[in-house]
Amino acid sequence: METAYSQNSSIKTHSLSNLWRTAERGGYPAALWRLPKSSEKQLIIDLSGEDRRLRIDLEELPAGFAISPFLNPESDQTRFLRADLYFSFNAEEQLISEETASHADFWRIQAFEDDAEEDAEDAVPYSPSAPHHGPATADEREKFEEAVRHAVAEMKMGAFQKVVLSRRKWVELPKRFDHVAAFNRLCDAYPHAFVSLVSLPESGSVWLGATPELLVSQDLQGTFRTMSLAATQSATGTDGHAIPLEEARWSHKEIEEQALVSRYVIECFKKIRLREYLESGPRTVRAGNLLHLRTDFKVDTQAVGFPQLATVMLDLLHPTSAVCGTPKSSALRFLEHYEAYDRSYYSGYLGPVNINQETHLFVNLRTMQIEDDEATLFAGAGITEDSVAENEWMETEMKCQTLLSALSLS
Ligand SMILES: C=C(O[C@@H]1C=C(C(=O)O)C=C[C@H]1O)C(=O)O
Repeated sequence: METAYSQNSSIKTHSLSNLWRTAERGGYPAALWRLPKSSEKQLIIDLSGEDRRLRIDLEELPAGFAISPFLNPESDQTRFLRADLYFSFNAEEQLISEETASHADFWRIQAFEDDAEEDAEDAVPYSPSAPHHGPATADEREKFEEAVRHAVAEMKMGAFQKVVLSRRKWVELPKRFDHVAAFNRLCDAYPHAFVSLVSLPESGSVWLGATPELLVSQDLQGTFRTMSLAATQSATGTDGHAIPLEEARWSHKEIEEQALVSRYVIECFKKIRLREYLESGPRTVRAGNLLHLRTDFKVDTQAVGFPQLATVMLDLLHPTSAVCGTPKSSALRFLEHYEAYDRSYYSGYLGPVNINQETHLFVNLRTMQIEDDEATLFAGAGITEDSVAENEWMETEMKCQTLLSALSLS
């Protein structure tokens, strides 16, 4: 479904930071994002006051932004932010376009405008004092490595083939950490990532991330895309120089780990008897301080007469073998027992839905949850029977560095 918009000139004068601050202070859910290889920054604000959890049906939903938790077994727990207000900015943060959904409540728009007016006069400068973060305790590291060893032992007995184990890392943020400034720094540091900032007042948290992994997208031409992304190594060699992509070498374990994800994607296509997909890769790609192996999949949904493909594939794909494991049910059981914490939105998916008639949903990786002055970072590593526990821990440390170094928090 398309959302009807009308122009509204009175909100125009506010800056991106001002709009964001008004949304956060006023408790309006909001999402700000920048698509890979684009310079456009897009912002939506939900004025409805409703905490919508639903199943994504791209044919039905109005324009908005979706964020799904990792655990979403019936696919009906996806948090949906409606785009009552939509703003788009260029790289210099000049407003390119600004729209108000026709269903948005007039009085709520007025109230938001009044708040924005007040906030503009009350801007608080960013104070970049040093952050604190303790090193991970030996206990956390031991617990993670122990879980890896259990996984390896179970896989050697044939219980499953792959499981993605994750952990958290806590960082104290500088006082008055400026969320939009941090978002902008991630945009500059990672031009190929999907960078996003999502404010969820109902949980008192803000999610900030720069993910390299697309889950599903459907563009204006009807092209559906997904990818299999797995296997990780540092993008810099021991001499400190960037490794040229064509010189990256991958072990048998890493090639197999990524192949499992590709097979999983192909199995999903098989379930719906779709053979007309184009597959390219695997190839080495850079994601900030890391290299991964990636295979791209593409379908012309118009040519195959399957306009609802993205909706169907979203249900089938999530959670993929890149964030959960193979087979899915055994991996989930293992995670429940050995990971034993709530991943919340980490390794779920997020992105714009039906914005300018396009949908781009990404896997929520290289991400942190901000609550007041504390950030929780999340990182996982794909474990196969050839995994070495210490190396997997180091991999999660490197994944945390993607955000920490770009935000000068390490
Ligand atoms: C699970 C994460 O990343 C995923 C796991 C990877 C791996 O196991 O090598 C690589 C890329 C992602 O698909 C993460 O970043 O937290």
